Amino acid sequence: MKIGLFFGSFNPIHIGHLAIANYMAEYTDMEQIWFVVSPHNPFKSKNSLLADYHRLELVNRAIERYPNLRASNIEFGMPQPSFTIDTLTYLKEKNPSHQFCLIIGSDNLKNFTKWKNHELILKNHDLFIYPRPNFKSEDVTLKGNIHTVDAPLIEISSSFIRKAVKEKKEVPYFMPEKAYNYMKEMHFYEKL
Ligand SMILES: Nc1ncnc2c1ncn2[C@@H]1O[C@H](COP(=O)(O)OP(=O)(O)OP(=O)(O)O)[C@@H](O)[C@H]1O
Ligand SMILES: O=C(O)c1ccc[n+]([C@@H]2O[C@H](COP(=O)([O-])O)[C@@H](O)[C@H]2O)c1
Repeated sequence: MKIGLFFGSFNPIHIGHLAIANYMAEYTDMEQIWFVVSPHNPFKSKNSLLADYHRLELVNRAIERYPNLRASNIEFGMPQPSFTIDTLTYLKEKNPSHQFCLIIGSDNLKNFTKWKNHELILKNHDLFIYPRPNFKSEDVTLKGNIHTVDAPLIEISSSFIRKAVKEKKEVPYFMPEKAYNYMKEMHFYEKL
């Protein structure tokens, strides 16, 4: 089976993430999209990062309605920070019959050549890039099977949601309803 791996901090998951996964599932030949919740992006500080299992729970609640979307906690038991090549190698070992592609937003392109063993990632996996406002894909020249999708831009980020919550704003339409309700119920991000 062809599976799109959507790695991320998901701190918290927002409707932009869902729209990207939805687009990839409908407009490419990926049969499933797996949200891989990363305990710790090597390039980000852990400040304001909610516990792994809370972020995973938010993802699980967000994708409940969609059968071709899955959440993965595979990186929880792996060394941190979370290097994508190590997870890809492990996933391939565990699922030899699946073909794994990588999905990223175009903001991640800028530093992609600094990712651990990025050439190996590109040698073994197709890379699908979802455009993000203010992050052009054209300037980057990577070698491999790179697919820049021509999809609607979405100007939403997890930082926006964290900031809104801290400022006591109500932003229910920026997250899937069940994930938003859980975030509010648990008082996530109010003091982070
Ligand atoms: N609005 C968006 N458009 C395109 N790609 C996005 C968008 N939001 C997130 N992504 C992509 O989704 C993946 C996971 O992103 P992440 O969980 O860090 O969300 P974020 O909104 O970028 O978070 P933060 O604001 O905390 O940096 C990354 O590959 C990122 O590039
Ligand atoms: O492997 C690397 O060197 C590497 C460097 C930077 C980011 N990543 C991964 O990229 C994913 C996207 O991160 P984020 O925080 O933008 O959601 C997340 O799974 C990180 O672990 C991976």
